[in-house]
Amino acid sequence: MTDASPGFACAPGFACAKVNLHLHVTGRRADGYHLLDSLVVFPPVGDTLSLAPAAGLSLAVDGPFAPALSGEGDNLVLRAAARFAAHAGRAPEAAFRLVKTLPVASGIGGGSADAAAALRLLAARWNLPIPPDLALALGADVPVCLARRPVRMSGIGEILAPAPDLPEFGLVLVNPGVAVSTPAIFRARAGEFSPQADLPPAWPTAGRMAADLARLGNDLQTPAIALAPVIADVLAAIAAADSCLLARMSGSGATCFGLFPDAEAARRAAAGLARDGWWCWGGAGQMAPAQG
Ligand SMILES: C[C@@](CO)(OP(=O)(O)O)[C@H](O)COP(=O)(O)OP(=O)(O)OC[C@H]1O[C@@H](n2ccc(N)nc2=O)[C@H](O)[C@@H]1O
Ligand SMILES: Nc1ncnc2c1ncn2[C@@H]1O[C@H](COP(=O)(O)OP(=O)(O)O)[C@@H](O)[C@H]1O
Repeated sequence: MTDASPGFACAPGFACAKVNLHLHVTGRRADGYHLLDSLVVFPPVGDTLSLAPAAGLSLAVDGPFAPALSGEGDNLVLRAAARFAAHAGRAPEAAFRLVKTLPVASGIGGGSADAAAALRLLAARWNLPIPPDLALALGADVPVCLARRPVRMSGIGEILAPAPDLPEFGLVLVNPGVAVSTPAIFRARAGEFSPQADLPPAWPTAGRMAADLARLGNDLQTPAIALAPVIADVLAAIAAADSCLLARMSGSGATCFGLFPDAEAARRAAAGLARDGWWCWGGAGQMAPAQG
């Protein structure tokens, strides 16, 4: 699988993967939602959403993970479009086409990224701002997926602060083909809450970044392994890859990531990790900045 080109990666319909480099559960609200602290990055791999004028609202899905969404009557793209149209007082007239490249229910925010892409496409067409509350109501990960740049995320996902300046680094993503339910993983989490992480303003190298991140964790990883033990195999395989600096699960799983010194090392590692039923990708840790 190839990286999205820099120009394409900045297109409003590009719904790139979200990776939680650390994920601390710091508390729980009265409504059951959890307070989080996470450093989130967006590598150049993702779904692509496009939009054509139409009389009604529709969605056609293709791509390698389209079958996983075939029974999905309430796709997040349609939900996002319907809610934005209602908010804007417009008819939801749009024929969406989604190329589903990211595994579904996998801890890298594919559905949230698709919803964010739908909002961006409609905002551009209608020349309207996207209301932050509308984004959050679609899912706790939708605000960060709208941002699509490295950020420090807190609250339940709605508070976005600048990330440390990041060095060049590579990422490998591996999903073992097991869908994991986010609410089930939060319910299975046990133990104390974690503190907010202490992060420096910048990391000079991928090695220093990995060393600091290694002192943090993903509080959902242990409950996810209990529900899907294959995640431990994925983590061991990534950690054993040549020049891997850190292996950890993203979000509520089951996708795990490896941190590498650069994109080339990550690509090599991803090629070596391929197994039947495993989705593997390797490349740059973050998208190239917008050009021009
Ligand atoms: C865990 C994270 C970390 O980035 O990633 P994913 O595993 O989804 O990729 C996100 O917070 C997931 O965001 P998202 O998947 O949009 O969550 P939502 O649809 O809003 O919520 C699904 C369910 O997850 C739980 N939930 C979600 C977010 C949060 N801060 N606290 C929670 O307790 C709640 O049980 C909620 O009913
Ligand atoms: N466009 C979409 N892509 C992925 N999942 C979707 C989509 N629309 C609705 N969903 C639902 O959202 C759930 C969460 O999917 P996803 O965002 O891929 O995972 P995660 O929240 O673990 O990162 C899925 O179980 C699926 O039922």
